[in-house]
Amino acid sequence: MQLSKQQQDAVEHMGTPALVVAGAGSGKTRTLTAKIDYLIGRGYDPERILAITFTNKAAGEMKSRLETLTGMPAARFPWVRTYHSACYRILKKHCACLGYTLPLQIYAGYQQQKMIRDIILGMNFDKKNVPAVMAHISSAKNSGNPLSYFETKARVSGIRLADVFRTYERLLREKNAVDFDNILLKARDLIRDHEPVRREYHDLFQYILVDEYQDSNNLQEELTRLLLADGNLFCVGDDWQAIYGFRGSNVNHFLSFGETYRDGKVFRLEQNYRSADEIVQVANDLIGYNKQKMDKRCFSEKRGGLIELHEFFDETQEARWVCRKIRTLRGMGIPCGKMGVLYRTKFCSLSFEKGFRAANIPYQMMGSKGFFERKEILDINCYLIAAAFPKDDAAFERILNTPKRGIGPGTVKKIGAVRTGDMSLQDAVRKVIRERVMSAKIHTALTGLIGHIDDIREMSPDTAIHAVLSRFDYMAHLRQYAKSNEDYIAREENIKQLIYSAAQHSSILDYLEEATLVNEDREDDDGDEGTGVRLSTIHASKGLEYYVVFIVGCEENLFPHWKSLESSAGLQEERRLMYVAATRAEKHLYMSCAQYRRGQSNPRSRFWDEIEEALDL
Ligand SMILES: Nc1ncnc2c1ncn2[C@@H]1O[C@H](COP(=O)(O)OP(=O)(O)OP(=O)(O)O)[C@@H](O)[C@H]1O
Repeated sequence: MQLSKQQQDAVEHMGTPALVVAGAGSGKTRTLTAKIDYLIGRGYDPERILAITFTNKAAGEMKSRLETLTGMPAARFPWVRTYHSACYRILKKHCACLGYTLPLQIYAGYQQQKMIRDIILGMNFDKKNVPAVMAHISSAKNSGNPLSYFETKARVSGIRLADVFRTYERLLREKNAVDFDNILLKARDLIRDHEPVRREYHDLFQYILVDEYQDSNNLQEELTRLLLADGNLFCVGDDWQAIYGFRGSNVNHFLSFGETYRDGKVFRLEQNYRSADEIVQVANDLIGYNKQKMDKRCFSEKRGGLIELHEFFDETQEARWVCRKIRTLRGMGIPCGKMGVLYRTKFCSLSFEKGFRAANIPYQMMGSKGFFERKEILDINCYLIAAAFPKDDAAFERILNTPKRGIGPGTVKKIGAVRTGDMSLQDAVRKVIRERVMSAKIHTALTGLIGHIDDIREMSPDTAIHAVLSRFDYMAHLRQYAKSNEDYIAREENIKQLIYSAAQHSSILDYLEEATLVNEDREDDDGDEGTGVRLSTIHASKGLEYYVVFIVGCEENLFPHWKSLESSAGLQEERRLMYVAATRAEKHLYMSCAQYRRGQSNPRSRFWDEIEEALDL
């Protein structure tokens, strides 16, 4: 496939920073990989090119495209990574500068949540505040300056955020651990405050490329600038598709690229290779209602797009109609896997799941619980974490009585009581074993557990997992836990997959590092090989395409979401979300709304009216 003239111009531009303002379906990933190939052709070293992707999955896909394009193995592109993965690599190498030692542990959501919960309970507040406090601490870190963030947002339900933050940071430090946000924050401190480190990366990176640039947050933008030694910067993105403002992304970096990089050049990719022009024009008109945006005139040479709007009494009728339409489309030879049902919030999926089951339509849910957050995977990984990181209390507490070995909350409390200073729970268990202060039954259970943990420490990760399964009779525990035989089989499949991916690593530390970083791909799907209709939130559908798209639940308060109605920025982000949804469609776009959903009545979405206007209905 030839690059278009616009793509080629962007690829061949050298000497100053470049921003590629790319419309939906305009081939931005293609352009980015072509740029790397072009650089290599001009003598740049692939091992010295930093290419930032938005997810780990996207990094993997980019590497395999590069393999095809350049004929070089993926291992020659060690710096095609997410910000988190690149920064963790830098942080590990220089962790002594910040007072950390190796191995430096990453605390994922599970451990973080447990720590914050304990802190909040310790301050005598309700644990229902944990999610809100966690979200604020995360936003504070991603702003680049947590303390000034807490000056504007000081409390949640009476809890002083700065107090939780300080205790949490102290505990992380004691555990020699960082959470996801700290990976960026500490890497920023390191590169900003340690001149020799900064120089090392200025010398190393010959070129920096950033994909999905519209979704960078302040900290990521600062990191890019700190790592950049000269004008060799190539950013690609679409401000019309910026949909992560709610978690700290700041589209203004994209919009003010020309001011930040005075000698920067902006390229536009306006041809959409995915959707029919009828859909592209409607989407253009819709985004025209947003004030804050770069100008683009997107178009397509494909014709024959179909756009329809349908209103129903309630969500059941809406789902029935979608089922009937899907049947008709299947009858026309369009496979289910090429159809997507997209919605603003997760709860909307329920009526469709029910409808699809009743109508025998195969479907797949996307953006469901991440692989590494599933019970069986977390259980097994916590054994490996306990072996590799004895200070991790959250992981150790989880496995103390999973599978059940008679160690209830009372015993855990007793064990906790022998702790002194910053002694970990695992060390406390070792202490009670040495001092023989527990009943014979518990003493034996604890001795067995610690013995096995010590054994697996030096094993390869897949051997360690096999050991956990057999020594603790884990599958019997899982059989009891599973809700049905199908549920058990699905979990068993997950464990097989886990063993397979663990076998790709030689040490438990390497394996855990990848598992934790991959866990970051929160919105990612895990079913793109299947054949069913995709049921997905719009966020999780980003970057994907379907021949037929149904955007359901187009009602005020739901889409745009009521939480976003307070500010113009929030509303504009909702409109961009509608733009993302519409531009997933190649040929058919159906929008629907229900007068009553969950028994509540809401008027039609304002986006509906805007699209109706564009269609001149
Ligand atoms: N020069 C080209 N000629 C023909 N087809 C192209 C060209 N460039 C890209 N395409 C095709 O256009 C489609 C969209 O490309 P891609 O997925 O890279 O777009 P994108 O810009 O990342 O889209 P979005 O942002 O909407 O997710 C792909 O099927 C790709 O193969």
